[in-house]
Amino acid sequence: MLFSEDRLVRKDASYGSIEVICGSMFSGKTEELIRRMRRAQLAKLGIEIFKPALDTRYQQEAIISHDSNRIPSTSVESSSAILLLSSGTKVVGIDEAQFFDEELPDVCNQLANTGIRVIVAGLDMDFKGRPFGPVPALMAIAEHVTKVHAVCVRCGAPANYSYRIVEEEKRLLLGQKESYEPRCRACFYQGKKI
Ligand SMILES: Nc1ncnc2c1ncn2[C@@H]1O[C@H](COP(=O)(O)OP(=O)(O)O)[C@@H](O)[C@H]1O
Ligand SMILES: Cc1cn([C@H]2C[C@H](O)[C@@H](COP(=O)(O)O)O2)c(=O)[nH]c1=O
Ligand SMILES: [Zn+2]
Repeated sequence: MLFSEDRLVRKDASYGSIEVICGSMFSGKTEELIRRMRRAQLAKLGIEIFKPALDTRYQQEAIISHDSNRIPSTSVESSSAILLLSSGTKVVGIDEAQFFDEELPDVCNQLANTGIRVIVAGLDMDFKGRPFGPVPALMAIAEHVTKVHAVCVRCGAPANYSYRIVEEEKRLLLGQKESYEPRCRACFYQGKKI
């Protein structure tokens, strides 16, 4: 079921809210973020979208989905910059949240407490199936959490893991299909044993 903005009706407009879109790679996080941000634009609300500067996969000034869907964004070095750049904005979008520092939940709370709707997309687990960066903490403080699923490339079941298919142990490894496969639980853990 699609996330519906109808759930966002608020009694106190001086407070905003936090939404988290999480899941594995290829699960549609960026597309869902773009969809929600475009609807906010259509409603003529001021929007800003941020991503971490270290994500150099695509252009610095846009977030781009695996299907080449895109929307302009600003790259920032740290979560504190988001606070500085969000004044006068009604809806703030943040992509690749897993790469931000541990201050991101506090930054999102501060934005939401000044009336901003904050929509955050990111990986909930790394390639080892461990909680990733500030995303689990954001899920805890969010009003709405949407977990999206890719299709397991091995068996076609819903996939919630990002399986790394190249030999690299460090956590940060930017990449797409040449380095990762979305897999279901069974295919992820069977793959790990081989
Ligand atoms: N195995 C897969 N399962 C689901 N979507 C896939 C898969 N492989 C490629 N895709 C494509 O990826 C798109 C989602 O891309 P994107 O929103 O960038 O995902 P995410 O941000 O979660 O990595 C899908 O609409 C689909 O076209
Ligand atoms: C699992 C995992 C992923 N990454 C990197 C790989 C990609 O550059 C991004 C995820 O992008 P997407 O929009 O969700 O497809 O994260 C990583 O560095 N480490 C990992 O464990
Ligand atoms: Zn599978």
